[in-house]
Amino acid sequence: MNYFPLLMNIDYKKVVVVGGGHVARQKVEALLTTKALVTVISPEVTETLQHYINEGLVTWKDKAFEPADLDDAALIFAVTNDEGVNNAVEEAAQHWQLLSRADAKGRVDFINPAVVRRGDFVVTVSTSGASPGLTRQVKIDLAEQYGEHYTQYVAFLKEARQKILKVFTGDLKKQLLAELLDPQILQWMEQGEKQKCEAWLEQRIGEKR
Ligand SMILES: C[C@@]1(CC(=O)O)C2=NC(=C\c3[nH]c(c(CCC(=O)O)c3CC(=O)O)Cc3[nH]c(c(CC(=O)O)c3CCC(=O)O)/C=C3\N/C(=C\2)[C@@H](CCC(=O)O)[C@]3(C)CC(=O)O)/[C@H]1CCC(=O)O
Ligand SMILES: NC(=O)c1ccc[n+]([C@@H]2O[C@H](COP(=O)([O-])OP(=O)(O)OC[C@H]3O[C@@H](n4cnc5c(N)ncnc54)[C@H](O)[C@@H]3O)[C@@H](O)[C@H]2O)c1
Repeated sequence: MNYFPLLMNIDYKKVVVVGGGHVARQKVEALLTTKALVTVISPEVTETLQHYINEGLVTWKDKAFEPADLDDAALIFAVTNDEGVNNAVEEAAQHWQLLSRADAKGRVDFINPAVVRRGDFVVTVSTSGASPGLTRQVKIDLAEQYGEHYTQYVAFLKEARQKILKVFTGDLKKQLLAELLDPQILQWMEQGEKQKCEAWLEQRIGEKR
């Protein structure tokens, strides 16, 4: 299957997770990085999910699944350990609601990639469902390759790019945007020398103005 990769804005959209086990926890944790309105439907939940519920981060309906639980949901995760229940969720999902099944059976509107998140910098990995284990392995490699300093690095690139776009046009703009990706800047960021990056930018902007 050739899935279409995209990054979705799901802030303030209703998301329903049917099931309260370990896979539900994984999906909920991914959702908690957004402002989606998440409801978990399950007669029992893991300790970690209970903690998110207590914190008010997630709504819990302490019950077995019923079709009305899907009302107004934009995204649906069928992640119970019971194929019959996952089938019932699929049956109840309207065609406009996007459905993901953790058992990878039946209707699959989307699957979940592994994610390495460093602020605005996001790397996603998938094997299109072929080998979730390999997906996880590659994610671990990428997390090492793109360390925590990428959060600051990409924040700096964003700010610098905005400054450049305000002041320059045409070839000068192109040239400065390309220079911004000089490996020296990444290295300074990795060494915690943010001031050097900022000084470099001010100097380059001053020279070209
Ligand atoms: C990426 C990640 C994100 C997430 O879960 O949100 C994710 N699986 C992760 C890990 C993982 N999952 C499994 C193992 C054990 C090793 C193994 O079985 O190989 C490990 C590894 C581990 O945990 O170490 C078991 C498993 N997974 C699926 C089935 C059903 C089946 O294939 O039949 C079974 C068998 C269940 C059983 O035995 O009954 C199905 C799916 N899992 C997907 C995503 C989608 C395709 C991803 C892709 O394109 O590769 C898809 C199709 C649907 C979906 O869930 O969206 C997350 C990364 C964790 C991380 O980030 O560290
Ligand atoms: N996609 C993945 O990454 C991945 C990984 C491992 C397993 N799986 C699949 O996901 C399934 C769930 O795995 P798990 O480890 O979370 O299982 P689990 O046993 O920890 O949790 C299952 C949950 O389903 C809930 N449930 C059962 N019947 C229900 C109903 N009628 N209504 C609402 N909730 C109900 C239970 O209360 C429980 O919270 C597995 O059976 C397997 O098919 C997927």
